[in-house]
Amino acid sequence: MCLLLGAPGVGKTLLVKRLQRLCSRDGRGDLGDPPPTRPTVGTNLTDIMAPRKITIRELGGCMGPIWSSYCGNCHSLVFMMDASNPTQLSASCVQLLGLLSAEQLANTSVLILFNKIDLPCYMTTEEIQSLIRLPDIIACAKQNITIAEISAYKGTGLARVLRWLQERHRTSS
Ligand SMILES: Nc1nc2c(ncn2[C@@H]2O[C@H](COP(=O)(O)OP(=O)(O)OP(=O)(O)O)[C@@H](O)[C@H]2O)c(=O)[nH]1
Ligand SMILES: [Mg+2]
Repeated sequence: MCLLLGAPGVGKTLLVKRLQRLCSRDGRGDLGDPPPTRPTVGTNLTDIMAPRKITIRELGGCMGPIWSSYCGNCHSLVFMMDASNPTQLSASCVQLLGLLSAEQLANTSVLILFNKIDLPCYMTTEEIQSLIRLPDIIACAKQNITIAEISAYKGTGLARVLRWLQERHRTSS
């Protein structure tokens, strides 16, 4: 099980839909237009066949206060931030710190995604890293942390996300 978390509207549901599409097209054709999404109330469970089954559990951003009750039994954690929304970043950073210090997630591999890099006002990874002092966070964390910039909308970086998931879920779904 991969847990997918992030503030409301960062693009979690779109990412899952895009990964599903990426896995179902046999490496041919394009992703097509981005499908519509609605705010997730509660939790969304989606299986992607990559080709091994990987179950992704998205928790709606509005469920932030109770995310921790879903942290058990997950093999990997994908934490998304919206690189085009600087005002949301500090709150996201606090949430991330809470997750990294959760005992249940001590041995979980973590992928931090900066999404929406297709928008003209997006912040680069370097800018975000220095704003939230990510190198210090990574140095203090027990987890193995990977960072990537993506656009769930355009499809940029999604192949890398899929590879990360495949590597983490070689032996578990
Ligand atoms: N421009 C742009 N828009 C995006 C991107 N990813 C998601 N969006 C848009 O952002 C909005 C919110 O996306 P969702 O996937 O529903 O966000 P979410 O994180 O699942 O939100 P909650 O379920 O409320 O927590 C939608 O209008 C998406 O089309 C992206 O990479 N670029
Ligand atoms: Mg959602």
